[in-house]
Amino acid sequence: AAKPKLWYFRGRGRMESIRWLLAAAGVEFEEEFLETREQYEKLQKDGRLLFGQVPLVEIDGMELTQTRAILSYLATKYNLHGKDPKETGFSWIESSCCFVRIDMYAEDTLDLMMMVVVAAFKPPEEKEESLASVVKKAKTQHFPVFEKILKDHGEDFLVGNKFSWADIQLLEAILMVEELDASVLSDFPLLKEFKTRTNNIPTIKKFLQPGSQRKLPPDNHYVKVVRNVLQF
Ligand SMILES: CCCCC[C@H]1O[C@@H](O)C[C@@H]1SC[C@H](NC(=O)CC[C@H](N)C(=O)O)C(=O)NCC(=O)O
Repeated sequence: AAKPKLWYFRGRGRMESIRWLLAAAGVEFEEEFLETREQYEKLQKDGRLLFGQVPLVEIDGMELTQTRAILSYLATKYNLHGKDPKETGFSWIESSCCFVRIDMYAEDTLDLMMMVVVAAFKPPEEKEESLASVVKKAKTQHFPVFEKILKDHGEDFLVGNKFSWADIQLLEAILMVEELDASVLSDFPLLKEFKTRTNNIPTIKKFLQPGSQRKLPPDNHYVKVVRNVLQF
């Protein structure tokens, strides 16, 4: 089958969590980078952006947009969306306890990361304030919940003791916030252990090596290109 093809800017933005999920699943993917307004207008003219927006992912003969929908499709396709009812013999509703929790946790880490994505486009002083607020929210609102989840069930992974989309995205969010404040996990021993464990999963370890398709934090060039392409 053809490799999935990702259409986005050469930066993290909303596409980075999709790159993480594919990489963690060991799935090779291609990328088309939007550098000019013409590229974006051609995608629109060719009717490939349902709502006029990217991320766009070409996969299984479909042209998918909407980040969360894409992530959910990929998580299911690559068996990262909880225990398969066929595996467990549970009914759909019994196993829904798992994948809806995966969705909840993934939604939360995506909200946290989107604050960082949007901050890149703010003027310097506002940006600093926003990023400080991200660290504070991570420490007081988001990470304490995940620490408690790990504490309460004492398992290696967030849901059903099976590696899932939620684990991948929690690691991505931890690393992203650590880029802002390296001591952010100092009060979260279980998250520290979780980070070490998941960092060492072979496919993730490979994605964290230099030369992988993981993107760098947003810089002025990235912001300039996005503003130019989207004309905002
Ligand atoms: C102030 C924040 C600006 C962020 C702008 C973009 O840069 C990225 O880092 C984040 C976004 S991504 C680009 C943006 N896409 C979205 O907003 C997608 C939202 C959608 N719900 C999704 O989840 O995929 C875009 O195509 N806009 C064109 C336009 O709506 O007409």
